[in-house]
Amino acid sequence: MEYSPILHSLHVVPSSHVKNKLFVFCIMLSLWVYMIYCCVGYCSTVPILTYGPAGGREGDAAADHRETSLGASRDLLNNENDLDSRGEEWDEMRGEAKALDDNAMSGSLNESESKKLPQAIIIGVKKGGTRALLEFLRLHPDIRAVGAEPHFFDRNYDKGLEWYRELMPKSSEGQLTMEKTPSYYVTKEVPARIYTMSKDTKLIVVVRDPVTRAISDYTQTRSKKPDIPSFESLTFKNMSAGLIDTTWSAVQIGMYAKHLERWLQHFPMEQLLFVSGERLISDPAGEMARVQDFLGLRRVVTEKHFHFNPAKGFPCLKRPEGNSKPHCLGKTKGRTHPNIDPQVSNKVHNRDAPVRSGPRLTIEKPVT
Ligand SMILES: Nc1ncnc2c1ncn2[C@@H]1O[C@H](COP(=O)(O)OS(=O)(=O)O)[C@@H](OP(=O)(O)O)[C@H]1O
Repeated sequence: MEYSPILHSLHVVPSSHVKNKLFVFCIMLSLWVYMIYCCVGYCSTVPILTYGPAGGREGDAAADHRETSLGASRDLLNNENDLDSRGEEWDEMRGEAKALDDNAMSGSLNESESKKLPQAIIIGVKKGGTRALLEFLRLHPDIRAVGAEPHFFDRNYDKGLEWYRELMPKSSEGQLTMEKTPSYYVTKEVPARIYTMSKDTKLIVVVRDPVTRAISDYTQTRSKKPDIPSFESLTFKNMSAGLIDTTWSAVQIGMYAKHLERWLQHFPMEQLLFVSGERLISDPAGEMARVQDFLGLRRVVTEKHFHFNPAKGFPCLKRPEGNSKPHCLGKTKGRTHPNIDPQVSNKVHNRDAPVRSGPRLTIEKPVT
């Protein structure tokens, strides 16, 4: 038994019981004090935005606008390097992170901005150079693009247009909203669905030599599953007869003209722009001039924004002003391809009738 001054006039109780009660009492008291403290607004962890006339909000928006998306792109490219090591899902994850950035940023920006459905979409093709093109376009102040691949028109269509719109970054009146999902170009249902959203949607396709594209696709798969069969054995049903397995997706995707037929059932050719994946590497500024013209934008992204990195073998992005280090796409872009017997490549290049019978798609050779 112990003496308790508080309970002196009442009882004499076992000390452990008193201690327990005191402990509970103290906790409740602390909680009450904390709640009162919160009620008067001192415990908020969220910064409170200043909306006053001299406050930073409009200023911040203007600053963001001046910065255009270069700053965001720089971060994005850094993220890309970080996330690269996580494998090919990287693209979407990095994009999602960026999308969140965009949304979060725009949430604290100009209230005249709103989320809009894209007016232009990079619809393909996988491994064509779609990420590079999107990142190049994001340098343009009149473009707001979602970094993630939304896969709305192929995988998420049942979620509805409002879901899709929500994914987009906020944009102001003069800005174009864009996204890229390379699988759209080869997915049967997509042309009609995009047409239903807006028949005026501008469509961009980055194409690349179909055999190199197939090898790139194969290289990506092999990076995740090193035990897959050789490129040659996947390509041919019967190698000596030169019979190609056109059901293999790596081959299928490269049958550009066949897929184009479906798009032309809904859109006029003028609404599609074919960008050369090769020229995007050898002459990014020239190819970007074509893209900006097609989108009806000022030619803001020019040679000043590119720096060819000989070690990487690709153009990287740089700020025209200042001496900051150029930012390159991550390791999953520009992988080393396996050596493929030139005879095999030739056989695939000269492949079968279905491609030949479709509309011809001529991609000019890069000017050297
Ligand atoms: N500037 C720059 N930096 C790095 N890589 C570049 C660049 N421009 C085009 N490319 C080529 O882009 C190829 C990847 O294409 P995608 O971005 O369309 O791939 S994906 O479908 O999104 O996975 C990628 O293919 P691989 O070389 O086979 O990795 C690159 O050749």
